[in-house]
Amino acid sequence: MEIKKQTGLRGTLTVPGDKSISHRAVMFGALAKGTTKISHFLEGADCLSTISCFRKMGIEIEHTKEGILVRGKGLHGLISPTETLDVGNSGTTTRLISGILAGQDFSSRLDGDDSIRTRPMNRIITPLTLMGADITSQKGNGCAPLMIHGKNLHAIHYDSPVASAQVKSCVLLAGMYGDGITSVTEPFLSRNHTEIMLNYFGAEITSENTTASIKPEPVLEAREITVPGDISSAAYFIAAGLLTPDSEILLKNVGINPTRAGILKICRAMGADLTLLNEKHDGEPTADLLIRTSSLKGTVIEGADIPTLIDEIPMLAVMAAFAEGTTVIRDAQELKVKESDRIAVMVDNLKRMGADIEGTDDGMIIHGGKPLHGAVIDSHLDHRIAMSFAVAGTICEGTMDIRGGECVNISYPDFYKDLYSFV
Ligand SMILES: O=C(O)C1=C[C@@H](OP(=O)(O)O)[C@@H](O)[C@H](O)C1
Ligand SMILES: C=C(OP(=O)(O)O)C(=O)O
Repeated sequence: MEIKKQTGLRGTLTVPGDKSISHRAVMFGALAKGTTKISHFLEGADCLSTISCFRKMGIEIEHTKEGILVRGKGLHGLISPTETLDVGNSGTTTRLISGILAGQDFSSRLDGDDSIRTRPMNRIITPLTLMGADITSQKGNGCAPLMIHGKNLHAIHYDSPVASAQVKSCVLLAGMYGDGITSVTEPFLSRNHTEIMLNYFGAEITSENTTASIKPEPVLEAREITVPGDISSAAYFIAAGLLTPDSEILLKNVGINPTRAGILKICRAMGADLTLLNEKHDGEPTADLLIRTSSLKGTVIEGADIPTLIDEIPMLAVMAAFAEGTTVIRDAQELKVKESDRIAVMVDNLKRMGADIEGTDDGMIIHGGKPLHGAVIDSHLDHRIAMSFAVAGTICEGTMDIRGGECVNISYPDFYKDLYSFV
């Protein structure tokens, strides 16, 4: 995929639906009674993996012009799959569905692509086993393929060592099949889409600081869901608008849930001209984002902010390379266990562009403002790496050649079309 420099980005864009929320809408819709309608669903490969898994467990899911219809069968309505559930490239599918499968009265096997087979699953195997689940990594390496034999589960309180919404959600979903109140405490608050949406479907979930608790055996009722625009996808256009001279971009209806919107805070700290318009605070909060060209300066990204922007760090690292001064990213060791090792891959690729960057154990140090040029970039088939360097390619001199650039289909199938949609 070859990317060339652009100037003067002007226009309006509606980014695709939020990936985290789209996954959850299908999963919870499948476990609810009645037909759930999901509009602005993300038709990316990861969310299609979630659909395919639930279809294999007897759930009818229909794509219509108005959105996705999920004909749910209730908490105990799934049927035993006759083949392996293919989770594709999706960590969210793997970890959330495992929580559901642990409490079923059937066995199932989960497997996915080469990347998913390297993602750590002990982080869910440990708490699920404490709940009485029978879940094993078939190769004994703590990764997929996973074999799950459904069991009666016990309620637990789990002190999670990582701030991970996938771990938290896995335990809360298993907790629906438990024998009492299940709760999870995490070191920092991670995205709370599961808590918000399960409550909307009728579950009783309470949240206090970094602890979320769920009552077992909720009766989930079908709902209508409009998925907000994905702030993780908006991130690429926020960066493009800020860094491309003479730009003004309006991004419509983007999710700004505070547990997800850390990029907005960091952009402001970097000196971004970014205005929120038309804010709505009903369920998942949304706003239109108005972005104008800005001169950016370095900042520090750390601590409780990290889970609120974890998937945006590749894009923020590129922004930091274009900004004046030094940016320090720390407490972000989770980047090493995403679709690629996002610390190593960002450092390698930014160096190829001429950036002054060093990797650390838990982040990166970037001395911005060096002249950057196009390069051959290895995406490692990681969608966030491909999109971050595509944006970099629209700003720097020379041609950017992104190897494996088609992997954007994981979370943003029309990404390149949208990137070239501004005149
Ligand atoms: O719950 C979710 O939908 C997600 C949680 C995050 O992962 P972790 O839970 O591993 O931090 C994030 O990186 C991922 O893209 C989606
Ligand atoms: C890490 C990501 O997704 P997942 O964990 O669902 O594969 C991501 O989309 O950046």
